[in-house]
Amino acid sequence: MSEPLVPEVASALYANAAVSHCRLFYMNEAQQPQVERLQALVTQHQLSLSLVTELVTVKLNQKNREQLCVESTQPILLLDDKNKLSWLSNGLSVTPEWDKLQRRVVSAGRKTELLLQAAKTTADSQVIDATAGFGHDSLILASTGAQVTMLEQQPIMALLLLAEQHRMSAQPNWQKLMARLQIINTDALSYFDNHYLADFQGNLAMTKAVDVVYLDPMFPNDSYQDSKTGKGAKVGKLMQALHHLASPPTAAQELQLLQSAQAVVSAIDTHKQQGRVIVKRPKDAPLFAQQVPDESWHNEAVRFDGYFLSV
Ligand SMILES: C[S@@+](CC[C@H](N)C(=O)[O-])C[C@H]1O[C@@H](n2cnc3c(N)ncnc32)[C@H](O)[C@@H]1O
Repeated sequence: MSEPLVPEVASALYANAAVSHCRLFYMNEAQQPQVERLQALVTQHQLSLSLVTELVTVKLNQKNREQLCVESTQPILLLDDKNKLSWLSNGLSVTPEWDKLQRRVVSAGRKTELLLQAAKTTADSQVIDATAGFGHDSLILASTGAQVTMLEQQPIMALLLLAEQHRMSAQPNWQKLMARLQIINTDALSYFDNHYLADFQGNLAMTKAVDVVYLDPMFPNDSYQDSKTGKGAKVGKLMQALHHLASPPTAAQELQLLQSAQAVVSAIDTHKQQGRVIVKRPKDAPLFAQQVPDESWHNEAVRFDGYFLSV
């Protein structure tokens, strides 16, 4: 692209070599407070990102966006004129867009949401969504009144989630739901180890009981297809983008994830029902970690496999 962008501030300098530089484009000077707010989220949540902010002086049409992605060696984030943060992946801008889920969240119940049939969350439930992604399933889980801890390993995704939570918290009808979500940028296995499994040997009293661990790991694109017909649901734009950031777990990682999740829900006496681990799969995908679930629920596209732990 010729000269549409004016590099402005390079900020949030980190000595840590693991920090990724990420370009943050914004549209006008009046957005400085929002840009600063994003920088503050990065610092507050110790995201391993360094945001290099740039004021965009031209309209970013689709062609420009594609070209930018081809030319840039660093990931690009866009703060649009409505202060919605998105990530530019291969020219596509992807963002959690929780407001688009409003109708679904309001009417969510066990009749309408297969996930809720499987997870059986109530207003008292403590849930860990160990693979938060764009947070859509977390919102459905939290719609029941449950507290949801959202774990996301990719710092860019975590920033998108945190920015979306901040943006949506400004809307009065979303505030209660937003307050039930806790977003943490971490690998789920390390989180389980540090907060549950390590404590299991020492200090159980410090650890919060968990009723449900939810896993929706990445799976290969072709797992969406019927193994016999080769037909199946198309991978959506959001998942396509995620495939550039995250990979499906190996067989060994699948087993580790499932076993750790099961250990977390059984680590402490849950007060009400059985603890359960729910795993989302494409409808015809092989079993996660080759483990047979206690119960499954499916529709034409997806399957939820439930692994129950009696207390
Ligand atoms: C298929 S997406 C989840 C989509 C999500 N259920 C939603 O509703 O948007 C999987 C996400 O889990 C994250 N992830 C995969 N393995 C993880 C792990 N071990 N710990 C934390 N996050 C993980 C990936 O980075 C990706 O964002």
